Amino acid sequence: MDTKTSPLAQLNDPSLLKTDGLINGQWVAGSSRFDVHDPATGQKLADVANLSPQDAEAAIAAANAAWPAWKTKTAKERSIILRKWYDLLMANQDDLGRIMTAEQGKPFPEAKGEVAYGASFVEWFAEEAKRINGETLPQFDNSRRLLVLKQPIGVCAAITPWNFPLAMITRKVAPALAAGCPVVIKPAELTPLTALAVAELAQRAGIPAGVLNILSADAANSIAIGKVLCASDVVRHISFTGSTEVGRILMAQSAPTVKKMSLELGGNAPFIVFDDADIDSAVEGAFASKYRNAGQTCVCTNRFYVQEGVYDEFVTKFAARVLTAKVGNGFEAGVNQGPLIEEAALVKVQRHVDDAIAKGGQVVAGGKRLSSLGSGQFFEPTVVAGATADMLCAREETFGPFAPVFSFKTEQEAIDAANATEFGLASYFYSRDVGRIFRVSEALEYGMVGINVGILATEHVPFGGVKQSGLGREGSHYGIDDYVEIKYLCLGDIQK
Ligand SMILES: NC(=O)C1=CN([C@@H]2O[C@H](COP(=O)(O)OP(=O)(O)OC[C@H]3O[C@@H](n4cnc5c(N)ncnc54)[C@H](OP(=O)(O)O)[C@@H]3O)[C@@H](O)[C@H]2O)C=CC1
Ligand SMILES: O=C(O)CCCC(=O)O
Repeated sequence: MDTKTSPLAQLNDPSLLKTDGLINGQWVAGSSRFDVHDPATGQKLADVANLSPQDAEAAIAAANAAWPAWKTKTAKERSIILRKWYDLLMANQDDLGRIMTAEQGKPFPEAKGEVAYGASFVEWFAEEAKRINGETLPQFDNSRRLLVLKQPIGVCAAITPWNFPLAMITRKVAPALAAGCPVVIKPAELTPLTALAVAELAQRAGIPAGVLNILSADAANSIAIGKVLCASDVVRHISFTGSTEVGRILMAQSAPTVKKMSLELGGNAPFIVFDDADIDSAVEGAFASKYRNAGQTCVCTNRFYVQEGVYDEFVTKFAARVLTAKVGNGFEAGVNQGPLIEEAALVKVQRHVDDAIAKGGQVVAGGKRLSSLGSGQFFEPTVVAGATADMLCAREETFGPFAPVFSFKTEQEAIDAANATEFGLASYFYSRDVGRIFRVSEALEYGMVGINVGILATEHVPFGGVKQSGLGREGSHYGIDDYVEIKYLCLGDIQK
């Protein structure tokens, strides 16, 4: 790291910059290292421990050894530790945000927002730890009593993506810890520094050695570590956020050990604007939903469907709104769109835009790479009108700042187009008609529906998808379900 120019030179607490993995409470340097870069400048930020499959075995063993003591703490004891972790995350919001912007690229205010969002899962599950209630059931014979216990599932693994380097960890790890499970985390190669700083704060909060382990690794070692986590009989649950393709691999690899899985995979979110919508509100919602994190969010809108009667008005107002966006280094004041995570992401966005243009789409904003901003991976916020179903963007997740706008005539046509995908994570629509609101909400084959809003996630709602967008729900009181096993007790002879 160049200590003069690196954004990480300005941390209030430089000891949060951890570059080794964490196994059994010890920082582990690994036998090789990999570099982490700033996507806004290309500058090297740090070299990080490239942990191996053998390290993964050690982390699993450490977690398993730490499990008995962790699960026998009272719920309140675990809750107090989690609450302390939450307080430390919030007390270090600036530094965590700075590390995140440096390695991930999202604007600094948005990064600090993610710190608060990520910390909110720790706060929420610190409370939920105390509400993992069992049940008594009516007996079928008066000499018996029937009970249901909820017990921690065991060692859990969390494999997390680069787009939310903090929140995707806490959304998985906090319910696991609350339920009494130890965890092994495998963060993304591109954003390990945020994850390691979060682990350092977990240590400071008093999470015992072995209860939270973190395996930083490059892409090749990540694949090898993934195989170890899936093959292990000790690991009883894997939670993954990332591409559908990798989700399928992890599921297949986990079949021999019949693991429980929580999968939060790709989306292809539709955003429908009906004739009766408040168009100004729809434009704001569309902007927030599409360009948050430069479009690199699984719940970001991928396809806009606008009814004929308001199509021209929506496109004109939306393009004007998009042209107000300021693109640049996330540390620069006023910037609301940072760089894309890597060159391959730019190539994918350009491929989708070029394909749309070749098939008759009209560019009304943006359309190309922003090379005026130096070596960073910046793409203009883009809107293309006249989108059609044969375009790549109709079926593939772009994961970037490109908004194709399709038109439709009838409500049924919009519903059919929205559902014509193997994905089913988030969907959005704008309407002021109460009957339509219920009809369309019920007809959309999605795990989440935003009505007259463009952003819908928070810690106490169930986040997750249907179809090939995944399994399970994260956050909310449902979010703990995957981390407990249900045990039925049938107690007889009670009359004796
Ligand atoms: N649902 C979502 O939120 C996300 C969706 N995506 C989608 O996926 C596309 C590709 O992004 P990408 O980052 O490559 O997503 P991946 O699904 O490849 O990566 C997500 C996580 O899984 C790890 N991983 C990758 N392959 C394996 C494997 N075989 N075994 C175990 N772990 C593995 C990655 O490690 P490493 O980083 O070290 O390779 C990372 O930690 C994006 O363009 C987007 O469309 C991406 C991120 C999040
Ligand atoms: O892209 C993702 O998988 C993270 C979801 C962000 C959110 O919780 O809104």
